[in-house]
Amino acid sequence: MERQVQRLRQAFRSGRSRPLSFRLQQLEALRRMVQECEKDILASIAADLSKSELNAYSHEVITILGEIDFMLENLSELASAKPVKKNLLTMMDEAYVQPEPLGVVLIIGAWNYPFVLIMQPLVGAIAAGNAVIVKPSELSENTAKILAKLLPQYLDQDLYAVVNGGVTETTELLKQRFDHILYTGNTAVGKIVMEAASKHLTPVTLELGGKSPCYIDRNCDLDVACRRITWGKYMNCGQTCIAPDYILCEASLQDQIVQKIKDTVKDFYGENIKESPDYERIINLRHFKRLQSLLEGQKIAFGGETDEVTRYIAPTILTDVDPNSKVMQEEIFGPILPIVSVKNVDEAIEFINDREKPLALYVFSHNNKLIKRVINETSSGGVTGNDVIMHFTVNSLPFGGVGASGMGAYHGKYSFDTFSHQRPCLLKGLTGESVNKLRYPPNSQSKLSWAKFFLLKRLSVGKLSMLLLMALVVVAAVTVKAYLS
Ligand SMILES: NC(=O)c1ccc[n+]([C@@H]2O[C@H](COP(=O)([O-])OP(=O)(O)OC[C@H]3O[C@@H](n4cnc5c(N)ncnc54)[C@H](O)[C@@H]3O)[C@@H](O)[C@H]2O)c1
Ligand SMILES: CCCCCCCCCCCCCCCCCC=O
Repeated sequence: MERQVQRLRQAFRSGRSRPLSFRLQQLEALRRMVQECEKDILASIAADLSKSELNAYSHEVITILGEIDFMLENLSELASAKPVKKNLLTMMDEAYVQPEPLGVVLIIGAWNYPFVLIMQPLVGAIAAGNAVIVKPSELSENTAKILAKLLPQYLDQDLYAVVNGGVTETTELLKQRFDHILYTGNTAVGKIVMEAASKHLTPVTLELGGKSPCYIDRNCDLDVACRRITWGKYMNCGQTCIAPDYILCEASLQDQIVQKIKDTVKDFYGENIKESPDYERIINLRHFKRLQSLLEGQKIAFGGETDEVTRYIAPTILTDVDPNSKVMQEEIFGPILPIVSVKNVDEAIEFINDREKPLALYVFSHNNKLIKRVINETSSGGVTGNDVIMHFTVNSLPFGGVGASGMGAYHGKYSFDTFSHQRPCLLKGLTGESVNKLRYPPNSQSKLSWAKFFLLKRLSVGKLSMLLLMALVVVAAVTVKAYLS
């Protein structure tokens, strides 16, 4: 492991990853990989998550092609030096922020969107000019294998590497010194990653999870709300970090919501859900059993059927759920949707604020003011109003958590920034010593007054022009006076 990281570091130090032409070429190679090997990639994702290839394409491949195109179109602007405002003392100098690559970065992915969660940060890290090691999840082993096979065929092998394996390999990897780590996965491992990173003072981006609430207001089109919630909750069999975890609503809405979600499930997946190509399975037996245990003692208003052999769990709704029950204590990450009654929006806000900050928050209402109020009075990684999941698809929005749901963000420009250092640069000439004398010892009261004038005076362009005009008038007056005398 140590040698592998050293090899990448050496390649990074050679400077090869820095020129924009090289980064663009690597991103184009990545796009070619996705296009030329589409069949193998889709088959791997499909095998890992019992997913149709059509869904594998729309859940994962579209996002990556979009992200690569974004970077190809915007890289030269993102990587360019950005001039900044100057003060009176540096008026004649050049001041700018120059994004620079961080060095060797580590990307650790999770199994639930095994292609996106490795590839999307990888696009950002390459665009920013880094060397990269990716560590796909061992639980999505087919996608892990295809990434290890394909990435070295298309990318520079000295700068980009894939390490596969489980806890042992990741633990070994985390002993090495990296310049940034982006980890996606559960909070407990997030803490392990952060602790390991702290030994080298390595900055981290932690893309974690949590329970994302979904408040449905009485003043709402329930048909539309329930259709959108059904889509986002049962997609990938509920194994989506930003799936609506539970519904908060007034007790009087509960039965209508159950009926409408039931009807939508039938529309989406047909009478026999097990036969639907659009309904996935639980990743492994451990998660299957965990989810089964969340059903114990609950009022199942819909669904609840399970089949251990195929790890099938039906789309399920739980009603009158006690906030203290087990299903409300941990992220569900499966197709179980609890409904918790609240008296009104005030109680919903209090309920959300009493818990850890979620990764996503959803509010459904015709009343835009109510949606804005919920946003203003709570905190979460991201928000979608009147829909679910969709903020993930807008790559001009940063994607990430806050508090227990994570730190840092990526996607589009934010990926580029995450994997870059914003380097402040000030370039001065070697003239101007008469002004510089003001800061050289010995100090004096009058030097201090001048320093205050140069550094603290807030001069707008208008005021500055006026000052220059006045100076010109004084110079002109002195010149005329000298000429006349
Ligand atoms: N914020 C996001 O973008 C996002 C996306 C997907 C999943 N998630 C969250 O991830 C969680 C599900 O993922 P998971 O954690 O089950 O995925 P996982 O089991 O695939 O683990 C994630 C990564 O951590 C590594 N890992 C596991 N144990 C480790 C250890 N002891 N030391 C070092 N590395 C270790 C794994 O090898 C894997 O690469 C959910 O909470 C979900 O909400 C978040
Ligand atoms: C008009 C047809 C448009 C079809 C677009 C389909 C959009 C599908 C969006 C799927 C998004 C997947 C979310 C992935 C989240 C991954 C992170 C958390 O686990």
